[in-house]
Amino acid sequence: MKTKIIGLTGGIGSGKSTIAQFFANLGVPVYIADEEAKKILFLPHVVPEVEAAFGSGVLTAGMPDKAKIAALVFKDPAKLQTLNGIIHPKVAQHFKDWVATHHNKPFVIKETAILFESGSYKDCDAVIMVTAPIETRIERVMKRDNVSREQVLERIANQWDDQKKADLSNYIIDNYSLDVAKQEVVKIFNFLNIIEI
Ligand SMILES: CC(C)(COP(=O)(O)OP(=O)(O)OC[C@H]1O[C@@H](n2cnc3c(N)ncnc32)[C@H](O)[C@@H]1O)[C@@H](O)C(=O)NCCC(=O)NCCS
Ligand SMILES: Nc1ncnc2c1ncn2[C@@H]1O[C@H](COP(=O)(O)OP(=O)(O)OP(=O)(O)O)[C@@H](O)[C@H]1O
Repeated sequence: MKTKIIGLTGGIGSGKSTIAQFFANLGVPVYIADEEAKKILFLPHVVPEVEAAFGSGVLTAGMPDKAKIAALVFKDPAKLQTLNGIIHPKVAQHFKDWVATHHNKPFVIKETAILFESGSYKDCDAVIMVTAPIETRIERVMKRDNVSREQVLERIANQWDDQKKADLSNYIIDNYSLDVAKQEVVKIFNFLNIIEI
């Protein structure tokens, strides 16, 4: 049987990583695209591409500086598109190779905030979306990352709104109570193990 690819998405601070961890605890292989993207950003052959695109001002001690890059790209959609153009194809190839290493599993999860925005939802067999009220999301991220409201809003401005994502999703997890969300994860896990998509 083909390993199903299940996208797990939701706007910044919705709780995707928290929900992804619940699936991982059930033995599901989880690919965390944010983490892999950042590893790729630091690869020796990628650093010169980043410098050529944005200048040496985004480097600190010769290596990409995430805060400097974030300050530049989330204010400027053209620059974000340039960064996405450097990183996303490499993440896509890396993900493909990773899936091949899990061919014995009924399904794997790809966690990314920008599953729809990047178009990678088209390669998924089903999509789970995590939601939470926008104010809750802003407060969670401000607290988690010690950043300003404006910095969170800049990232939100570069993401689709929840309604647009919900319209294209197969399952929606309302992440307010962690206990309720965990129960939803178990239900979806059981379902994905038995259905043919
Ligand atoms: C700009 C970078 C260096 C900032 O790093 P930082 O550690 O501050 O943020 P991190 O990568 O952990 O992302 C945190 C959240 O920001 C938002 N975000 C990140 N990248 C993007 C993007 N390209 N478009 C919209 N939102 C984004 C997401 O909600 C994400 O979950 C980094 O986000 C990056 O390299 N982004 C481009 C690659 C990418 O798209 N990564 C996301 C999934 S592939
Ligand atoms: N139901 C919840 N109740 C309270 N806090 C929560 C809940 N879910 C997640 N959190 C907390 O909110 C913060 C954001 O959650 P998480 O990191 O899982 O979000 P995310 O969607 O992966 O964010 P990002 O898009 O930035 O990667 C974390 O500090 C997490 O511990």
